Order: sequence, then C-alpha cells, then structure tokens
Amino acid sequence: MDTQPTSHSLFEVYLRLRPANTVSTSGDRFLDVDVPEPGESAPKHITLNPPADRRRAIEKFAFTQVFEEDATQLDVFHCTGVAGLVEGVLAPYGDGTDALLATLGVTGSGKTHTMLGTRSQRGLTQMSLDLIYRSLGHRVLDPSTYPNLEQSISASDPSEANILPATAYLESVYGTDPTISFLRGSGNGRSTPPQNESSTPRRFRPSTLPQNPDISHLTIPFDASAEYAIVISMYEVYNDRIFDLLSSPVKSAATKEYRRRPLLFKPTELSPDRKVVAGLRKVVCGSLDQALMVLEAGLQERRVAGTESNTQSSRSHGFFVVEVKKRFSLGGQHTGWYGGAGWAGNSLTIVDLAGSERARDAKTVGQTLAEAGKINESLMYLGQCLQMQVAGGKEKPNLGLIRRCKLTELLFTNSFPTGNNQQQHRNPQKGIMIVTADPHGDFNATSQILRYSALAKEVTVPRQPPSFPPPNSFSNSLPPIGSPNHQYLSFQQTLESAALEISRLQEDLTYLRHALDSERSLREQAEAHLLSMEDKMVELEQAIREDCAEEFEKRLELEVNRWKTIVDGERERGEEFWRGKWGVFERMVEADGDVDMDMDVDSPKKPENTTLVETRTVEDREARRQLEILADENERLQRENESLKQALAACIDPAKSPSRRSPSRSRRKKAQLNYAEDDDGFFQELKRDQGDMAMDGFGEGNGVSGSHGSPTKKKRIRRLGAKKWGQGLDDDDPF
Ligand SMILES: Nc1ncnc2c1ncn2[C@@H]1O[C@H](COP(=O)(O)OP(=O)(O)OP(=O)(O)O)[C@@H](O)[C@H]1O
Repeated sequence: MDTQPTSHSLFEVYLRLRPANTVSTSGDRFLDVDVPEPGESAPKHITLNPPADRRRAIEKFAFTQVFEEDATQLDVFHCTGVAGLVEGVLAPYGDGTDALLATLGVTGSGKTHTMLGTRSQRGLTQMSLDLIYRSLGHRVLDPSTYPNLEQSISASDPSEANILPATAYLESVYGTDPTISFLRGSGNGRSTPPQNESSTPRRFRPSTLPQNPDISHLTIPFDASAEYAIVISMYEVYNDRIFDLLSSPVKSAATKEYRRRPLLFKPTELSPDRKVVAGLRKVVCGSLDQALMVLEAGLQERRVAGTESNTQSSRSHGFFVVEVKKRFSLGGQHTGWYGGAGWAGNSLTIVDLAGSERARDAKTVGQTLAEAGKINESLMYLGQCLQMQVAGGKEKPNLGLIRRCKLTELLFTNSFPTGNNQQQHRNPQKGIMIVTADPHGDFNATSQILRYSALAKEVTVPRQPPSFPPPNSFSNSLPPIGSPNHQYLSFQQTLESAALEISRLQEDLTYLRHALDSERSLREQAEAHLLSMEDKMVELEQAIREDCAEEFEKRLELEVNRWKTIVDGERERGEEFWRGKWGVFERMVEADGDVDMDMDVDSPKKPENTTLVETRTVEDREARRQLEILADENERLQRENESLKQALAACIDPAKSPSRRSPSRSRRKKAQLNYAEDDDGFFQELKRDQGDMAMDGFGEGNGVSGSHGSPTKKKRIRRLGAKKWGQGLDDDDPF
C-alpha cells in the first residue's frame, strides 16, 4: 500500500490507539497493529478483525504511522512532526506556512487527551506553545511593555478582530485575585453564568498547570531580523455555526437570555480572496503562562455535555489558533512581509473534533441528540473530503464538497494555493490529522472512521469459509491459472468481495438509518418548537393588543377631559361676552327709545361698552343684526315722525317754526360734536337720530324754546307713550 501523501494532500494521517480501561472496554480487541515491514522504523498498517460475523471480512488500512497504546504524549509530539509544523509557522527562512493539527475519532477514543492533555500531562497544544515561546524567547513582544502593540496589530489584522492584551483579558475572566484555585470540570460550560467581564471574574484561575512532558531540550530556528507577537484566538463549531470562545455571551434584549453571537467565515477588506473568521476576540500574549491561561479560559467556555459514551464528551469542534505575527525593523521603520506595512505571519490551528457517536449507543436525547446529528453530519462530510484526498491527488479540489459544512470549510479552505498577486499569495497549509481509536470500543463506528481517514486501504482478507485455511498474508497468491483450485478460489474471492460489499452497504444503511432517526427527531423537535413559538406569538399579540387598548383608553380619557375643560372655558367666556352684549343692547335700546332721566340733553350720555359694539366679529353679528333692525325701525319711526311734523307744520304758523327748531339743530350739532370721536358711523347716525327725536319731542312736547341758551342746564325729558303723544300735542304744544 502506498501511503505517500499526494500533491494535494490535505493531511498526513496518523493513527493513535488508546489504552483499554475498565469503563470503555466493551468487548474483544478487534484491531491489530501489523509488524513494521522491512525498512520501516514504525508500524504503518493495521488489520481490522470484525467480531465473529461471517458476513464481514478482514480489512487492512495504512497510515503515515500508527501509535500503539503505550505511545506517550511526547512520542506523538515527536513522531508526528509537530516541531516541523511550528517551524513552518515561525518561518525562519521565508514566508512560512500555515499549519493545521487535528484529531478525529469516535467519542472517548482519546482526541482531547492527545490534543489538550490532562491535569498531569500536557497535550500537543501546550507543547506546541511551549516550543514557540521557548524558541522565540525575548523576541516575543509583550503588550505590557510595548504600548499600542495591540493597536498596531489590529491595523493589519484581516479578520476585523477585537484585539486586546492578555492582562486585560485574563483580569476580565479570572479577576485579579491569583489565590483562587482552579477547578476544571466543575461545570460543563453551558451552565456557566455569564457575568459582567469588567467587574466579576467568570472563571477560576488555574493555580498550577502541567509541566510534563518536558520539551526544554527542543528549540527551532526563527527569523533573527524580525520581532514577533503572538496572538491567540479560540472558537468552536457548534451545530454548524461558529462561536467565539474568548467572548462572553451577550444578554438578548428580546428573550433576556444570554446568547453567543455566531461569527462568519468570509473574505474581508484586508483579505479579499481568502476567508477568515471575522469578528473574533484575539488576545496578545507576551508569555507562555499567559497563553496557557487564555487557553484554559477558552476551554472552559467550550460546550461540553455529558453523554453515556464519555462523561466529558466534546459536543463541538474546538479550534485553538496561535498566530505568530512578525514584522521587520528597518531604520526605525516597521515593515511586514514583501515590504508592506504592519504585521504579517502564519498561524498554527489546533482542532479538537467532536466525537462521532451512535445515538442509540450514547443514549442521547433532545438537544444533545440534535448536536449528535450535526456532529455526525459534519464528520461524514469530513470523511468525504478525506476520501477525495485518497481518490485523486492530481485532480482539482472539489470546493463544492468542502463548502458543504462549516467544519470542512474551516479545515480545508486554506489547504490549497490561493491569491493571484504577490501581496495575497500564501502557501497552502500543512496538515496533520491524528485519528484516535479504541481497539476495544465500538467496532462499527471505528471501522467507519478508519475507512474514510486511512491513506490507503487494501483488499481485505477472507475469514471464511473454514474449509480453507485462513489466509495469513495480505499478498495472498492464487494457485496456477486454469487449475480447479484457481477457479474455486477466484469464485470464492468473488463471493467474499460481494459479501464484503454487502457488509459495507449494511453498515452504511445502519448509519443512514441512524442519521434518518436523528433527522426525524430533529424535525419533530423543530415542529414542536414552531408550534410553541406560534402559541407564544398569539399570546404576545394578545398581550400587545390589550396593552394598546388600555393605553388608548387612558389617552382618550385625558383628551376628553382636556376638551371638556376647554369647552367649559369657552362657554363661560361666551356667556360673559353675550352678557356684555346684552347689556350694551339694553343700554342702546334705553338710549334709543326710553328716557333716561339723568341724561344731559346738551351732552347725551355716551353708551357704555360702545367699544364692544365696534368689534366686528362673528359673535357680534347677531347683535349687530338686531341693532340694524332697531335702526331700521328707528328710521321708519323717524320718517313717520317727520311726516307727522310736516303735517303739523302745515297746520300752524310757518314763521314760528324755525325759531322752535333752531335749538334742536344747535343741540344736534353739539351732539354730533360729542360723538365726533366715535368711529362707528352707524352708531353716530343712530345717536344723532335719537338726539333728533329726543329734541324734537322735547321742543314739541314741553313748549320750552329758550333752554338752548344755557348748555349746562339739564332738562328733564318726559317719556311720551303712544297714547300721550296726541295728548301732548294737544296739551303742551304751544303751536
Ligand atoms: N492515550 C491515552 N492514554 C491514557 N488515557 C487516555 C488515552 N486516550 C484517552 N484516554 C482517556 O480516555 C478518556 C476519554 O478520552 P478523551 O476525552 O480524550 O476522548 P475524546 O475522543 O476526546 O472524546 P470526545 O470526542 O467525546 O470528546 C479520558 O479519560 C482520557 O484520559
């Protein structure tokens, strides 16, 4: 079997077997490590022996290297070539290479153990960090001694990240009290109450971190002409969405629940033809301790929920990214790569994938079942991508396949050369995949993962029929062609191949059934959720309607009261106004027809409130109309009076008449003068006519003719009723 990676290799694939323990060991060992072939320093092949099942055949898989149960963390670190990956990231001689280190396996097979270690043993992540800081030494800039370091990094960071120094971040997470001890595993990450970062620590500060395995003897070269900054970010893919592990959840205004905002994997302004996770929080770490503390904080945030398969099972795909940024100092000017300003560099991405599992075996329900569905789906796509690597190295990458889910997109998008110009050019990343397997664990799940992750597969060796001695070698030779044995064996091999295919199809069928079950249950949950949401919406709508109606009633009442007050005020003012009018009217009538006993004949009393009459408003019209009627009436009476007087004058001596009338004219003149200031012509006319009438009546009625000689002298005016008018003429008229 050829295990050499092809030109488009996504990964070198290593297999690590975990030691058996009493909890996980569920059955017989089904996996054997083949003895290294001549010239090989380490085993590369394994043989999968299915449990006693006639339909299944033995399969053989090849990997870059196989680590057996007794392999230590240090063995894995050295033999997988993590140091080489880190060297590519530090880029001592050129533009460097991004690196990806990932684990894949059934749940409980040892992925987290390998990558992140335990309380006593460091994992590949911690050892890689140690190697980076140890190798770079004092060339790593510390933000506490380089003010504005994070701002300068931020200016050239393509991921629109929120960059802050480690001290600030760690204080927000752990607080300032270093004596609080670390209690890892006290919560499962979901129940962690998110708190105000600025005031209260959210996590327990680790008091001690594992120091073993020790790699202090190891250093790698770096670029001595550059200065470095190390920036750490962490995120997870949960239910096919990306969440920042270094940012705390935000309280939703609508639901009052703490939620994390999903992030996008997209090209940005500074990275137009390369996708990055945009909007992450990134922490600049000046020392290894700071970096390890940030890692611990992110790990605690990561979603972990217990299942029966593994009580500390990872329910998400965790990404830990170490960006080694560098810039050159030339004559006090800082430059990045290719003479560009700012920082540039490479990153080491460490991925702890969630474990695949069978829903029935893990007895997952509800949300956890949904998670399992998503995890299995993403791992299925990952398997297909890995198969693509095995199938055709020279063919173009199938980007459609890679983009089917977030996990494969994140893992493989940068595995191929991109960028047409020098500025954007980046080397394709180098990847190492460590497949973990429990030789005593779940045969079906393990064999499935091995099938799609192995660099090569060989024709399986038949186990049946028992009448034939079981083949003991992978390169089993056939008897001479044409011999009965040959025919029988080739027929037998065809049957076995068919049996193998049937068995594989059955496994696929089983897997698809599980996937279908899980999807069906997801759909049911979603439908139930939809129904409950609809109910909630109806309730909410009802509540909103009631609130609105109540508010409307209140406002309506307020408005009604306001208008009532206005109307009352208006009514009072109107009444007052009409009272005034009426008074004026009464006085007018009085002055017009009735006799005011105190009235000065020479200077008739000016009616009160004449100014009100002068106001020609709409409200005055009625009064004015009535006044006009009265004036007309008055005129008519005057005319009658005049005709009567003329009739009388015709009966008496015309020579006396002028002398009797002259005082009247004089008084009329005076009366006109008295009202000269009155700007209402109509009113003046009315008064004049009234004066005439009064004077005429007086002159004709009382027979006094010489009174006009004294203007101050008051004359008593006697009221003449209609009846007395004739008598007056008879009794008093001197004519
Ligand atoms: N090589 C090993 N040596 C010793 N113990 C191991 C090894 N591999 C795994 N274990 C132990 O097995 C248990 C499960 O391992 P781990 O949590 O790493 O599994 P996992 O694959 O990450 O599971 P999941 O996908 O559910 O997170 C842990 O207690 C771990 O310490």
